[in-house]
Amino acid sequence: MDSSQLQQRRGGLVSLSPSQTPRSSDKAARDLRSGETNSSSKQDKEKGVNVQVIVRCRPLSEDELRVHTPVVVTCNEGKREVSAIQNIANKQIDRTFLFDKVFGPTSQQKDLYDLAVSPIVYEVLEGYNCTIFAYGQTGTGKTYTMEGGARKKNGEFPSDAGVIPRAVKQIFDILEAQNAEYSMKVTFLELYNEEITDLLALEETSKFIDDKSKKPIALMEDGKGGVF
Ligand SMILES: Nc1ncnc2c1ncn2[C@@H]1O[C@H](COP(=O)(O)OP(=O)(O)OP(=O)(O)O)[C@@H](O)[C@H]1O
Repeated sequence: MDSSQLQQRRGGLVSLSPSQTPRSSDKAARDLRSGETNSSSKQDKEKGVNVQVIVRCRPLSEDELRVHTPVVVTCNEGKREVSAIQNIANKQIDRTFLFDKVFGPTSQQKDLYDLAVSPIVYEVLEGYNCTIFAYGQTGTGKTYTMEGGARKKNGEFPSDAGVIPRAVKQIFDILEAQNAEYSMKVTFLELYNEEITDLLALEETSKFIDDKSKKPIALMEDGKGGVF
């Protein structure tokens, strides 16, 4: 398969804390699915767009429980809906948002991975280009979802390992099972304040404690305005 045959497939994870209300400034923004049932996604399909938006809502933390933080977001995983309660001028307004998949506060790392990420990793191994990224307000669970809560203990894979270690494991497991000859290239970049830094650059590893010593990588623009 040559590169012109490769399709771009992308996925995005939105993290929500249960006390945070998703914003919808207009009616169109309320249906955020790329499923077949809405007309805008039909148009997207015709245009070859293939983006899934998945929401994960984290449970309240112990601190939030202690101070009785009100829960204003509820998830309906079966219907793939997130409902938000907003109080505007003493009026309670409930809004429901539709997504490709919804993972509620009791969802486990493995469930999210198996249902939302594993199929995409299979597509990568079939030659597709895929991207998974998490976005959301600070403290909503992006790091927990992507990296996970614990390191590998006694060689065992921790149950709260996130998307990244699980994806790496899945890729190696499949390649090993196929006895395939393969090479893997990994980059780990930090984009912060419009500066991009190679976090795996060998000469910098001993100096990570001091942010100022990190060497930024040059950002280039190609003839078509693409950044690389
Ligand atoms: N699904 C979850 N189950 C249990 N705890 C969670 C879950 N998601 C997040 N947490 C906990 O909530 C806290 C905040 O999560 P996290 O650090 O992942 O947020 P973040 O979105 O990466 O924040 P920031 O943008 O500030 O880096 C952490 O203590 C994390 O362990």
